[in-house]
Amino acid sequence: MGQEFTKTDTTVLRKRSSQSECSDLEENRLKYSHGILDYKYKFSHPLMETRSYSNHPIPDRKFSHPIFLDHTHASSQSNQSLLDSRPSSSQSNHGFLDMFPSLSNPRLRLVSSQPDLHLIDPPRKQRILMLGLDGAGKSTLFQRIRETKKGIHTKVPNEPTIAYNVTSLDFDGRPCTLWDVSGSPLTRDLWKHYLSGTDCLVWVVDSSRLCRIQESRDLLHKIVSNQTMRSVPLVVVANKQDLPTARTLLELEEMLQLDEIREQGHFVKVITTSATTGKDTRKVLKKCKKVLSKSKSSNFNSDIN
Ligand SMILES: Nc1nc2c(ncn2[C@@H]2O[C@H](COP(=O)(O)OP(=O)(O)OP(=O)(O)O)[C@@H](O)[C@H]2O)c(=O)[nH]1
Ligand SMILES: [Mg+2]
Repeated sequence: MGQEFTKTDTTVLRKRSSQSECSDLEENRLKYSHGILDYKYKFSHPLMETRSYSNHPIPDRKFSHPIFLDHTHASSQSNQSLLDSRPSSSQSNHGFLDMFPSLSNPRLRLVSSQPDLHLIDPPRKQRILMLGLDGAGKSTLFQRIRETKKGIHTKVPNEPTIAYNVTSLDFDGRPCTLWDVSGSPLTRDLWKHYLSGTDCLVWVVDSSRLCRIQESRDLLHKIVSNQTMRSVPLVVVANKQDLPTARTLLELEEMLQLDEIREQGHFVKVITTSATTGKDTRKVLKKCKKVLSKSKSSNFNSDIN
């Protein structure tokens, strides 16, 4: 017998969500029929989200981040506790099941623990992930790429990204998603959730701020040595070249120790840009295409795990 979740379920969830400062919880529609789960949850998980998301003005400027759900973890805790306390597998759905008692149905749980990620993010879509320190110019670059590819002219937001922006692009006839993720120290622990299924990493660096290069280098090395990112090609964008203190491409190559990354089996390209003036921003996707074609082991067809 089919069963819809009641309004109360949703209300409780919304209430709990707001209590735990998790923002932008959308429609939660869970239903099952004939004993087979047919459910959609539109939490803002990086593998599930398809819309541009960030830079909504948040009145009190408090950090806020969407709930992350995966097949082992469903909870309405605040994002910090999500990071700190992954529940054991026996307790993994505890909070979630409290909110949705109907999910105690064992058949439902069996299916819900194995969501078919291919339905959510089809594997044939290429995925370009843009990361880097806060203020490096990722969102400015993201907007530039977006307006070039889609002809959308929007004002580039001058404020830090709260969570992420994502857009779908036609990448040489192939569908592609471009992700721009907040580089704030508050959200970097969440980067790991965006890595899976990445075909190309774009690392944006503020070339003008020598004092932050080391921090950028350490994080870049940490990301590329993550098992999920094995052999994923890398495009380093040396941004803010319009500023007088900007370092040259060669200097940055050395400072970021890119040779070490190449030795680990990553195909690496570096490009200088100025996202505010738009200089050479068109070349970023071209570089991505180049590294993807040269990289032997692109994740393009690999499963998301
Ligand atoms: N001069 C100059 N300023 C830039 C350039 N690119 C970005 N900026 C400025 O740098 C600031 C930060 O840019 P964002 O694009 O928001 O940086 P971000 O990397 O997205 O930062 P987070 O969202 O916090 O991770 C903004 O004031 C931009 O206008 C550039 O090429 N040259
Ligand atoms: Mg940003």
